Amino acid sequence: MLKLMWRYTMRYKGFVLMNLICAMGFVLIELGLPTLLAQMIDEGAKNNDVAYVEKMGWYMLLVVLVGILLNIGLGISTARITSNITADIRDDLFAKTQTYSHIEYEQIGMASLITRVTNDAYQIMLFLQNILRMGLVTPLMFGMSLFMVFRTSAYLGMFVLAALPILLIGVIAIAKISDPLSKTQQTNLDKMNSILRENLSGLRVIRAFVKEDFEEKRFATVNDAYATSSKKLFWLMAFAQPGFFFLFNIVMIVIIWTGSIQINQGSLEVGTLIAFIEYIFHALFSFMLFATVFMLYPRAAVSAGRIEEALAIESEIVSPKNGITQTKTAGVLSYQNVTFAYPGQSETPVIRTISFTANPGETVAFIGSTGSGKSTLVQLIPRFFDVSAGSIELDGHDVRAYDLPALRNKIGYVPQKAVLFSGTIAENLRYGKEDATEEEILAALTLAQAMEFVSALPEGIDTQISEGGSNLSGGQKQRLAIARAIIRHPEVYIFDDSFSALDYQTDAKLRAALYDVTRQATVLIVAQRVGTIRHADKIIVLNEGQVVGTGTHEELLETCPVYYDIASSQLTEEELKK
Ligand SMILES: Nc1ncnc2c1ncn2[C@@H]1O[C@H](COP(=O)(O)OP(=O)(O)OP(=O)(O)O)[C@@H](O)[C@H]1O
Repeated sequence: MLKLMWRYTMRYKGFVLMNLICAMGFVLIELGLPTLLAQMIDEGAKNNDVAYVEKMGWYMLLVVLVGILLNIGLGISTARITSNITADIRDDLFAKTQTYSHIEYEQIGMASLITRVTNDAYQIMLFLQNILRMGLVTPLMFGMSLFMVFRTSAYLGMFVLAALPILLIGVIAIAKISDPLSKTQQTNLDKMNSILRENLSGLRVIRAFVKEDFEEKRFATVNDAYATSSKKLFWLMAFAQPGFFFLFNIVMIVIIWTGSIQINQGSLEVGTLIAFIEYIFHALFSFMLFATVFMLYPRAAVSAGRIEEALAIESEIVSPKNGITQTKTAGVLSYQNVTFAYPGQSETPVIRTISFTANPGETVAFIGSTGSGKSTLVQLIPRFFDVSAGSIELDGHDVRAYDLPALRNKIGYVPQKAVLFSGTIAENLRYGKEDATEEEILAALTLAQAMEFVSALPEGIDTQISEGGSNLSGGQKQRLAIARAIIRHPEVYIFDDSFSALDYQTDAKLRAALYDVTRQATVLIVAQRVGTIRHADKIIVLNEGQVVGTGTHEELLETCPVYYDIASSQLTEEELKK
């Protein structure tokens, strides 16, 4: 935890120095004041020396003003350091998550990642704020006050010393109790976020199945668990503070009592006792403030641990050093005995020893029952996952040898579930090609059969898309996702069941339009509908992760019973014979 904070804090050495200077100056001033006060009383007021009292009054005013300036400086440097560091941590975490492969996302969980970037970073900010504001001032103040206490009266100082071990034990006990509570609290926050995320994105399904009560109970369970751990933490604080003040007051009573006796006996001056009480107040109060900072430590440590964990994860899928960026051909694809199992499921590969080739200008289609491995198979090309055995070569090189962005830039991927981002339609298309002109955008939309509905929108390509594209229909989203892939003119197109939400007519029109733009490219189409792929140059039939047939539509009808079954369930007798 401290390592993480140190690393980030050291990025702002100038402000740290300012913080140190302000903190030290502030402490000196706070402790100088009681000395001036004591002198004012014992030498001025006692001897009725009004001029001396006045002079000391002006000194004190000056000192107070400098103290205020230093305090402001302390606040400013603290604010600058903490807000900068929190922003840095969030930036670094975000950048790190961008390097994760799907494996790491699944390992940590999306909700937990969100909590780490938001809440955990916030906890660090809270702690740092306290540390920078009080973490240095309080021990300094405590040490120096204690010194002044003993310098003023060693006898009275013994009473303060007696109270300290009790305070120390209390603080350690509180830290020990709050550590597991903080961990539970953060884990419960993760769960709460996860349920909330799932719930909000699945709202329509929840309503359709009248599961609101069920969901409310599910949310209430984790929310209650979170509240319980929070309550316990608050309870702890609720007891800690009055407990401290109780002890504080007892020490004060003992000192005032003993001090009064000493004044009576003439061995102590009134001003000295007042200064002494001020010193004790500073000593004990700074101890309590430091203890408060210390109490925040366990929770911040838990958060720091979670942030460190996320930052330390190295993605399994990384771009090699000096990866390939240039190739002689464009889009020559070859699968060689590819086997793939999802992480942690090595005994049950979902892809088994698959080999095939696809060349530029060719359309290769994949069909098979659900769960037969079609999507997984095509996701291995952009390295969303790496093969478990065998290899995939693109233009004569293993995909793992490519510079990762260069590899992915060769590919136009249209996912099964169209994903759009909040922003305008034009901005979404520029995801595919950053510098795309308006003409290029319009051309891509026309090809993707999206122009009709886009031009009917009041703001055309400048229409705002809501979060997740919720203001568009499934088919409209799919067409925009297709346009986004088309606009970059990739060497390899991957359409992962991307035509499923389109009606037959649009599907046919789209494929006809695509025929022209994809003439030079390699096209891979995953589909459920035979109609979508019957004109493909090569159809690969998958069953339980294995190839059970390869050929054209006509060939497969003759040779592949699995394909025949799929085709006969979708086509009429005449269509089958065509
Ligand atoms: N992230 C994952 N982790 C573990 N197993 C997975 C994951 N994604 C898919 N699978 C499993 O891999 C198998 C193949 O899934 P895949 O999505 O490739 O099939 P598919 O043929 O594309 O199916 P569909 O036509 O329904 O989209 C399935 O048994 C599925 O349960």
